[in-house]
Amino acid sequence: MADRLQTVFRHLGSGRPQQAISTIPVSAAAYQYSQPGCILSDEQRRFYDKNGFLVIKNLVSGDKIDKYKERFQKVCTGEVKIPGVIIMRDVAIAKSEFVPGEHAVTKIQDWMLDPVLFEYCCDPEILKYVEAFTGPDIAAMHTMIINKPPDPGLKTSRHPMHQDLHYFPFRPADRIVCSWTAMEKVDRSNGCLVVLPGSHTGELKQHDYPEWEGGVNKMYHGVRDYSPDHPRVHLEMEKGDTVFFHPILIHGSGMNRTKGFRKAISCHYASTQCHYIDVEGTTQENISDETLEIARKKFGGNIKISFKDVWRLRARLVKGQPGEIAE
Ligand SMILES: CCCCCCCCCCCCCCCCCCCC(=O)SCCNC(=O)CCNC(=O)[C@H](O)C(C)(C)COP(=O)(O)OP(=O)(O)OC[C@H]1O[C@@H](n2cnc3c(N)ncnc32)[C@H](O)[C@@H]1OP(=O)(O)O
Ligand SMILES: Nc1ncnc2c1ncn2[C@@H]1O[C@H](COP(=O)(O)OP(=O)(O)OP(=O)(O)O)[C@@H](O)[C@H]1O
Ligand SMILES: O=C(O)CCC(=O)C(=O)O
Ligand SMILES: [Fe+2]
Ligand SMILES: [Mg+2]
Repeated sequence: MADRLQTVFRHLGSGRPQQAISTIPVSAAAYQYSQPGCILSDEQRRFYDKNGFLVIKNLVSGDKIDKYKERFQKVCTGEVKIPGVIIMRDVAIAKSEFVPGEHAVTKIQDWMLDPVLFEYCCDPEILKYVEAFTGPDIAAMHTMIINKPPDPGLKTSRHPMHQDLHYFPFRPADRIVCSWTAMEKVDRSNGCLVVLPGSHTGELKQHDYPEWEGGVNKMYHGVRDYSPDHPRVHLEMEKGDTVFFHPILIHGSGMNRTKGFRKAISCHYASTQCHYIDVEGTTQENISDETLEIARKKFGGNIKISFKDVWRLRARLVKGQPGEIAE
């Protein structure tokens, strides 16, 4: 459809589709991946449709980020305790000596019950962009602060190329989006995000642990086959810059060659009108099994819980009406 319209515009001799769109009543289906009437300009909608991501510069203020950073440090030292939070250490650090505070921590997840950090997920500046992808009824599904450590020399600080949808038992994919905000300058030296533009138009692929000699962090599955010739874009970002990306976009991050801990805060959102799916017999069965194993370790072997339940329990409504995936 989009291609056909582009052809029409070329015939009209405009050469600038956004002008043509404002003067001709083009159907809303011109863009597949964002909502009609949303905050995005035509140029931004076209960019996201084509590439599967969109960077908004300076979206989150330095003050807010400093507040989240301070809170993160208190969670790492144990001064602040959040019910249900997962504090994860880098596999290489976890298997070596004891390291105190945030220097041992590679990420904290599931902090939706912390009022300070959860302000990030409810930030209206972020939600107005999220709504462009999910529509008006929005649930926060997954929360993370990633504290990529200086690489201990084993390349374990890398995050293999993956599609976030691999972890999600809900659909449709086009109504899910990740918001990822740099908490400081991120570039190639400290392991910025790397994306394969346009890969969001493909299928969800088989994921497994990569065969990395130095070890791989728990649940860091990677796409088994992606074309090494596909163009890569390194997303170098300043503090407060935020990237929104599609859950089928193939992305990862390189190793951190600096002495600092590279920090980012993120939330995955979905429309509450999404529905849960059964992943049995699909490529997602491996991550479902692994997740349930962790849940049983946490809550005891006898707990009867499904992959959907794990997600349903963590989902939080942030705007609009509740629905099947978040009440
Ligand atoms: C309401 C129900 C909640 C139920 C819990 C369900 C949680 C899982 C949901 C996950 C969903 C993920 C969704 C992601 C969506 C977006 C896409 C994101 C892509 C990713 O980020 S994938 C990575 C996500 N990773 C995780 O979620 C891992 C979660 N981490 C943990 O569960 C624990 O931190 C871990 C790794 C099990 C360690 O447990 P912990 O108790 O903290 O550590 P111990 O010191 O006791 O060590 C135990 C054992 O584990 C080894 N270990 C430690 N750290 C790591 C590591 N980073 N990687 C690998 N192995 C690790 C440690 O050495 C010990 O091993 P032994 O052999 O010595 O026993
Ligand atoms: N040999 C590899 N096998 C699988 N994935 C890799 C490999 N090397 C890098 N990656 C993944 O590709 C992504 C980006 O890699 P990239 O090459 O940008 O990072 P890097 O090798 O750490 O640093 P550099 O920017 O210097 O190349 C990361 O997700 C990383 O985990
Ligand atoms: O911040 C990073 O290194 C990437 C994190 C990521 O892609 C994820 O956790 O899904
Ligand atoms: Fe990811
Ligand atoms: Mg490289």
